[in-house]
Amino acid sequence: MKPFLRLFSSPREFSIRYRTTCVSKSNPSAFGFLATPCRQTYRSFFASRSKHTMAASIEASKRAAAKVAVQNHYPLNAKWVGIGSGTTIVYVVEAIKELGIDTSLTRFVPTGYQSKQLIKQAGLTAVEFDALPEDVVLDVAFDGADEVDDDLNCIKGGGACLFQEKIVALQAKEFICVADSRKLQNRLLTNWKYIPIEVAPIAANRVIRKLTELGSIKPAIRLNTVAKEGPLKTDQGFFIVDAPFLPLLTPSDVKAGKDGNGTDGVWEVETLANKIKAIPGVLEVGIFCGVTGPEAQSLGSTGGQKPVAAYFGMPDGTVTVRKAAI
Ligand SMILES: O=C(CO)[C@H](O)[C@H](O)COP(=O)(O)O
Repeated sequence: MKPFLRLFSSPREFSIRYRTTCVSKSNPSAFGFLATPCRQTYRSFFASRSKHTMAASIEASKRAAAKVAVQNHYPLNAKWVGIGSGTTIVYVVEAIKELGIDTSLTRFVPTGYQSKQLIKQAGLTAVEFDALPEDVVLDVAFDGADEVDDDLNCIKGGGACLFQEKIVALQAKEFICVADSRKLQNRLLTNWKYIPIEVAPIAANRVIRKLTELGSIKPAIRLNTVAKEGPLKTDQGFFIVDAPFLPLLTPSDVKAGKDGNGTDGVWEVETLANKIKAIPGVLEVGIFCGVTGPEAQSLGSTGGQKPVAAYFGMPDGTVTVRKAAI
C-alpha cells in the first residue's frame, strides 16, 4: 500500500488506482474493489491520512507560535540567547534565522545535546552553560512546554532535558514559552498526565516511594524507546521518574479558599514542586513555577522559572498569547 499513498494525493485518485490494482492482482472479479480487504485498506488509508493532516496542522501551529514569539521577544542586539529542547524549539531557531539579522556576535546557550546540535546546524554559535562568564545574564531564553496553566506555571521535561532548561531559564532576563494548543490548559496535569523528575539512579526507588506517599499514582522510571535498553539517561546521566498526580491547583485557587496541601492527593503547583525538590536524590523537578524573570530582578535575583509570556499556535492558524500579570 505505501507506494500508492505516496503517489496519489487526493482520495479520488487513490480510489481509481486502487480499484484497478484490486481487480488485476488480488481479486480478478470485475467487482473486486468491493471486497472486504479492499474496503478495510481504503478505510485505514483515510485514517492514516487524517492522522497525517492533524500532525501537519500541529506542526504548522508550532511554527506560527514560534514566529510571533520571536518577533515579539528577540532583542535585535541580543548577546546571549537561551535555546530550549524539543520539537517546537526547532521553529524558534528557524524564526530567528528568518529575522535575517546579523547573529555573528550572538551566543546561543543550549539546554542539552539536541539543542546544541540544533544551534550548530543553523550556523549559530553555541556556548555551553558552564562556559558562560560568571556575570552573564541571558537577554532571553526560549523553550517549549508540555503544559501551561492559567498562571503560566509549566510542566517541562517530556524530552528529558528539564534540569538544563531550568538553569538556563533562571539565568535569563525573560523566559518565553512556545507551544501548540494542546498545551494550553487552566490547570497543570489536565491533558499532560505526569510530572517528569530528574533523579540520581542510586536513589530512584526511594524517590518513587516518597512520591507515592505524596499521592502520586504509580510513578515510574522512564525507559528508553527500546525498552530492553533499560532506563533512559539524561544529559547528566540521571534517570527520569514520571510521576502522575491529580490536576494541580493554581495559587489563585488557593487564594480563593481551596486547600492545595495534598489533602485527598490534591496539591497546589508550588507546594508540590517544593515537596518533590526536597526529596533526597532529586536533582530537579519538571514544574516551572514561582516568579518570572522581571519579578526575580525586582527582588534582587537574576531570573525566574516562570515565563513572562507563553505563545500557543491554535488549530485555526491563529496564535494565542498568555502573559504574566505585571
Ligand atoms: O521540556 C521539554 C524537553 O524536556 C520540552 O520543552 C517539552 O517536552 C516540549 O516539547 P515539544 O516542543 O516537543 O512539545
